[in-house]
Amino acid sequence: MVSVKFTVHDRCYIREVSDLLKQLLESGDTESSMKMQSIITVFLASVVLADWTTRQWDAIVVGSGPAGIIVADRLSEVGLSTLMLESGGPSYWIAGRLERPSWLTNTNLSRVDVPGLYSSIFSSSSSPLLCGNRYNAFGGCTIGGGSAINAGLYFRPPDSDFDVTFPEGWHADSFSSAFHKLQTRILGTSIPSADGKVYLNSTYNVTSEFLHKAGYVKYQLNSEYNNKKKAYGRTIFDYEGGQRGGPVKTYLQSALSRSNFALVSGATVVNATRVGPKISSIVVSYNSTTRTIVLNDRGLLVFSGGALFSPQLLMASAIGPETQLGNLAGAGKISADRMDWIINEAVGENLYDNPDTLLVFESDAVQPYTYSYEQPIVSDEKLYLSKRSGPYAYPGETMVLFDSVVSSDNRTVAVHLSSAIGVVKGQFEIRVYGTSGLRSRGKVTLDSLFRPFQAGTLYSDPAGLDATDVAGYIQKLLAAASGSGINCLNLDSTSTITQITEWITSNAGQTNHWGGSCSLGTVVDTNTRVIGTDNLFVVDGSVVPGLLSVNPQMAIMAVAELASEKILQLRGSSSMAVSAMSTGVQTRSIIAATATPLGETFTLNATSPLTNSHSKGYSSLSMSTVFCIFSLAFWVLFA
Ligand SMILES: Cc1cc2nc3c(=O)[nH]c(=O)nc-3n(C[C@H](O)[C@H](O)[C@H](O)COP(=O)(O)OP(=O)(O)OC[C@H]3O[C@@H](n4cnc5c(N)ncnc54)[C@H](O)[C@@H]3O)c2cc1C
Repeated sequence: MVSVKFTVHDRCYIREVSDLLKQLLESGDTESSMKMQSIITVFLASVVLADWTTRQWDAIVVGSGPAGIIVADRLSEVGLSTLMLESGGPSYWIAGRLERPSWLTNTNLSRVDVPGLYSSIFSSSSSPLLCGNRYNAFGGCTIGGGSAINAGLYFRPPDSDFDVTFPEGWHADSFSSAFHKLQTRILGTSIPSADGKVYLNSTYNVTSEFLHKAGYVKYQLNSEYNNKKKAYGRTIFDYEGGQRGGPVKTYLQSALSRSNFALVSGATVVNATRVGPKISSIVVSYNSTTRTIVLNDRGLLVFSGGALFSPQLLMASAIGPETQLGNLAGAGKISADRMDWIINEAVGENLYDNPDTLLVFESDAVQPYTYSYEQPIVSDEKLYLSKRSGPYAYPGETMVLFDSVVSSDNRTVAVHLSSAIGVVKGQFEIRVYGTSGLRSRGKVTLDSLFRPFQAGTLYSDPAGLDATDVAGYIQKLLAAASGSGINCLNLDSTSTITQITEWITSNAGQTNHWGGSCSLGTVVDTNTRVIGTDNLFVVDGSVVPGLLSVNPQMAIMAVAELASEKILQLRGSSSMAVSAMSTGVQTRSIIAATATPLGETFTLNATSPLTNSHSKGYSSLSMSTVFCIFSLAFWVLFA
C-alpha cells in the first residue's frame, strides 16, 4: 500500500474543475502554497469524477438543503455508500466559495459565512447562490440550500404543530429523539456575537417595552417552545462563533469525513428511472452532458429538492397528476410507458407559505444601522475580523413574537412577528406572518418549460377567513403600539378589520417557507416512501403537511432526523427488496477527496485489490494517477 499525505487548507468538493481553477488563479489573496494544495485537491476531485458516474450506489440523495444533508449524513453513518447531488455550487468558505468583499481577504470566510452580509445575498437577482428563474419564487440553490442563504432563524415548533396536522407516527412524542439529536449538533443562540454581548439593541428595547405593557411575556423561545401565546423573546439563530452555522457546518462535515460519502455539486437530477415500483437509476445533467447513475439492487433514492422542486422531480419520474404527466409525455419528457405511470393527484397540491405583511413604525428611540458589503464602519469591521463580534455577527433580526387568535370557525390561527434593526433614522419594521391554522393552499404545477410553478398560496382560502383572522390580530397590535405612543407609518391604527383585510391581502408577500406539496399521508407514506414505489423517498419541507407556528428550518431538520430513522428501519426490515448490494459486489475505486477536514491531513491510500466493503469505503488510487496529479498540478502552477 502506498500512502501519499497532503495537508490541505481548504475543503474542496467535487465540482467543475475548470471553474475552481479559474477562481483560484484569479483570487488575489490566495497564497501560492494554498493554491497548490487546492489545485491538488481539485485534481483529486476530478479523479473521483470518473468514478461517481460509473459505480452503483446504496443511496442517492438529491438536493443538499438542510433536509438532504441530514439524511445523507445519517445514511452514510451506517455505512451505506451515499451520493448527494446538488444542482447549485459552493456557498460557505468551507464548501468551496471564494467570493467575498475585500475586507474579508485572508480569512476563512465567504460572503455566506458573515451574518451581517445576509441581505447582500439578495442584492443581485443573478447571484449564483439563488435559484434564479428555475421557479417563480425565491430560494437557495447552492450547497446548504435555503440554509446557506437564509437569516438563520431557528425555532423549535410547539408540540401542537405535530399533534394537529401530522399523521400517526409523527406526533410530538415521536420527535423527542430527533430534536435531541438535532440540538446536539446545532444548538442555536440568541446572542450570536462571539464575545457574548448584545449589539444593535434599540429596536428590541422599543418593541419589548410596548409588548410588555400590553401583557406579553418574555420567554427563552427554544427551551420554552410550547409557550406560543403572547410570547416574545430574542431571535434565536443557528449560528456558531459569530458565523453562519447550520447543517453545512455540522452534518455535512461528518458526512464528508466518511470515505463512503461523496457530494457532487453542479449536478442537476432530471428524473428517476423506474421499472414498475422500483427505482433503478437516475438521469443527471452535469457539465452539459447527461449521465445515468445507477442504484444497486437494494439501493434507495431520496428526493430532497425542497417543496417546489420535489414535486417536479416526481412528475418527471412519471409520478403525479394525470394531466401533468400527459403534458410531459406529449413533449417527450417522460419515457415511461403509460401503464407504469403512478397517478397521484396529490403531488404538488397542499402547497403553503406564510403570508407576510410589513409594518413600518416610528420611534425616536430606534438607532438605525446600515450594513455595507464593501465598506463596513471601520470599528465594526475590526471587531468582526478580530473577534467575530459586533453588528456583523447579526443578520439584522432582533426580536420575535408568537401569538394566536381564535377564528370565527373556532380554529386557532397563529401569528408570528419579527422585528428588524431599523435602517432609517427613527423607524423600524415589524413583519407579521400568518402561521399554523391557516387554511389557504396553492399548488405546484409545471409551466410551459416544465419548471415548477407555484400559485394560489397566500390568503386563498375560499371563505376568506385567513386574512380576516390575521387582520384582527394586526388591529390589536396597532392599538397596543399606539397606546405606547408608537405609530404605524404605513397602516392607520384606527383602520377597521375590513380595511386591514383588504390592505394585507393586496400587499401580501411570500416568506418562502414553502411546504406541503408532497405531504405525509397523501404523496409519501408514514416512512416518507413515495406511495406506489419500493425505494423512492421524499424528505424535505414538502412532506410537512401543515403550516408551522415558527420559521420552518428547524422542524424540517427534525423531520429529516426522524425520516432517516424510519428509512433505515424499513431498510433493515423485509419491506425493501434484499439483494446482493453489500454482499460481495466489488466496489470501484473512489478517492475521499471530499472528505478532508479543514486543516487536517488528507491521506490517499493506494491499495490493491480494491476493497469490497461499503462500511470501510473506497480508498484506491494507482501510483500512475498520483504521478499524473502531481504533474498536472505543477504544470498549472508554474507553467
Ligand atoms: C430568503 C429566505 C430566508 C429564509 N429565512 C429563514 C429563516 O431565517 N429561518 C427558517 O427557519 N427558514 C427560513 N427560510 C426557509 C428555509 O430556508 C427553508 O424552509 C429550508 O431551506 C427548506 O429546506 P429543504 O431541505 O426543504 O429544501 P431547500 O433548502 O430548498 O434545498 C433544496 C436543495 O435541493 C437542490 N435541488 C433542487 N432540485 C434539484 C435537482 N433536480 N437536482 C439537484 N439538486 C436539486 C436545490 O438547489 C437546493 O439546494 C428562508 C427561505 C428564504 C428563501
